[in-house]
Amino acid sequence: MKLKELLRDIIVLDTNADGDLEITGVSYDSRKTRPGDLFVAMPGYSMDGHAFIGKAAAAGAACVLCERPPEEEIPYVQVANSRHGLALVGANWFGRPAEKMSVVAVTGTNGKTTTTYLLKAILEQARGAKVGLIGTNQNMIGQEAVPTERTTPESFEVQKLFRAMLDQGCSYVVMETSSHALYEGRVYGIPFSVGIFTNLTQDHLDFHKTMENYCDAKAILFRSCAVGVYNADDPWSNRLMEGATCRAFSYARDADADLRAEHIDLGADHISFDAVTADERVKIKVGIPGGFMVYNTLDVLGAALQLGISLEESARVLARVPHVKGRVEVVPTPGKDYTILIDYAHSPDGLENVLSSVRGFAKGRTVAVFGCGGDRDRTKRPKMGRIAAQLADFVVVTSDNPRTEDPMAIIREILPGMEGTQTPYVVVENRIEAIHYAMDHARKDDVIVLCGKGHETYQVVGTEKHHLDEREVVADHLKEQQ
Ligand SMILES: CC(=O)N[C@H]1[C@@H](OP(=O)(O)OP(=O)(O)OC[C@H]2O[C@@H](n3ccc(=O)[nH]c3=O)[C@H](O)[C@@H]2O)O[C@H](CO)[C@@H](O)[C@@H]1O[C@H](C)C(=O)N[C@@H](C)C(=O)N[C@H](CCC(=O)O)C(=O)O
Ligand SMILES: Nc1ncnc2c1ncn2[C@@H]1O[C@H](COP(=O)(O)OP(=O)(O)OP(=O)(O)O)[C@@H](O)[C@H]1O
Ligand SMILES: N[C@H](CCC[C@H](N)C(=O)O)C(=O)O
Ligand SMILES: [Mg+2]
Repeated sequence: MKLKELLRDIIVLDTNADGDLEITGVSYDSRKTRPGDLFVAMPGYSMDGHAFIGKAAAAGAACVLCERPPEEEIPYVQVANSRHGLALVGANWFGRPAEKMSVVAVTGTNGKTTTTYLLKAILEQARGAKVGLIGTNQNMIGQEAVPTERTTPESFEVQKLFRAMLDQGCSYVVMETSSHALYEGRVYGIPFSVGIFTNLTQDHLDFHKTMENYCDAKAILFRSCAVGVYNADDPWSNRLMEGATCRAFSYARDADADLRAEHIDLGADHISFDAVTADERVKIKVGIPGGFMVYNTLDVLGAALQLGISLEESARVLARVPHVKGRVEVVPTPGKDYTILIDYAHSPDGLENVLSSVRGFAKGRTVAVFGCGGDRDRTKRPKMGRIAAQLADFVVVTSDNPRTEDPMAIIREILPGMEGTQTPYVVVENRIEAIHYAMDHARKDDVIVLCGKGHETYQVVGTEKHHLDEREVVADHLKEQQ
């Protein structure tokens, strides 16, 4: 592709490059640069891509997109923000696939993954459409799963996925847009048809530092979508929607809103409520438990309405929708008189929501098995300890993904939150042993919640990923107990 075509819609501050220069690839990591590439130099958190322009040139890069003119002799294009540049270059390289599909983005601290799966099911079944999905558990092109490392990939990878989705017949994409991705411009320039905001509670303060910054990162979405579907019960919504340029559509269970939930019923294996707009009232039932599921259903109904799908049509699909892997997932425990759930609650709010929901329906004790991830927001640790102790009847404190931290050091930061409560607890550092412990000490009607790892089938210790699938841990231990 000619350089000038690759640069379509990019504001160039300075350049010495010939627009007719033929570019045969794009890279943003000098270790992966190939001859003929446009190398995009991006300032990072630990390094600066500009320092690798020499390496990229030596690898054969034909041109550099950068924020400062390079010292090396190489054609360059200077822009104000190379991450934004990479996003637009990616769109141009892949033929602007997002413009030919309807792309829905979901942001918020909790509920993104759940929301995307529910909305995908509605678009497939009510519209008969093929739908792409990008998110934490996996990416999907229709029913085909494509493994992923992160919630929202780098912009170039997002555009590559869009291209594959379009080529394979997708007309819709539902994607999680993490605050990191919005802040770093991984979704810059995407013309979203709908933006969804689930909620904002503490997480990722290691990255954003303050809740205000975290909120402002999420607010970026509402300057790049046609309509914003937002949670009017969330106290951060005012700030979030302040600078919004999109049309706004609100949902709520408490506040006044365009779409409201009334007559809510929370069961052990379902939620149900009346979805109410100015024009109609429709009974909704979803076979996934948890008070927060009311919100995850409302935002999906709101987005579907904005895409022209009626409440009745959505209700029909939601009535049969399967659970989402690792989100309030029931693990089979045949022959046992207790229940085990796997859930991805890994933030204070997520933990509070899942434990209080379980408390609402558990006939016996609510038992929490949880830890906190290493190399992540440390301030959430004592908060999660406090929530576990307040809402569970018994707590097994263990490890999540310790990453490069000492697992016991993480646990020592959780425990102060549990002080002063009467709730009994044990510390079992090894997560597999912690699950065994909970199973060995289970009583009739207990509900044991394995929190934090959800769909993950690994544990990150140091920089290594070890296989750890909690479903297998439970099944193996049931066999050992026989
Ligand atoms: C904190 C963060 O978002 N970091 C992202 C950032 O990395 P960075 O700025 O530290 O990169 P760096 O190592 O300083 O390098 C700067 C540049 O030099 C380049 N380089 C570097 C070395 C070299 O030899 N040659 C070279 O060209 C790098 O390719 C990069 O372009 O830019 C990288 C390139 O795009 C990303 O891969 C990286 O995501 C890392 C892997 C990450 O862990 N991100 C997490 C925190 C994340 O994004 N999580 C969200 C949250 C999910 C949720 O909601 O819970 C997600 O969306 O997954
Ligand atoms: N609307 C909600 N409000 C609060 N908590 C929720 C909500 N939906 C789900 N949760 C809890 O948060 C956990 C994570 O849910 P989900 O994976 O859908 O969120 P996410 O936003 O995709 O998370 P991540 O940022 O890690 O990708 C669930 O396992 C559940 O415990
Ligand atoms: N996207 C989140 C997931 C956390 C999952 C939990 N298992 C952990 O490792 O802390 C993060 O990277 O912070
Ligand atoms: Mg997610």
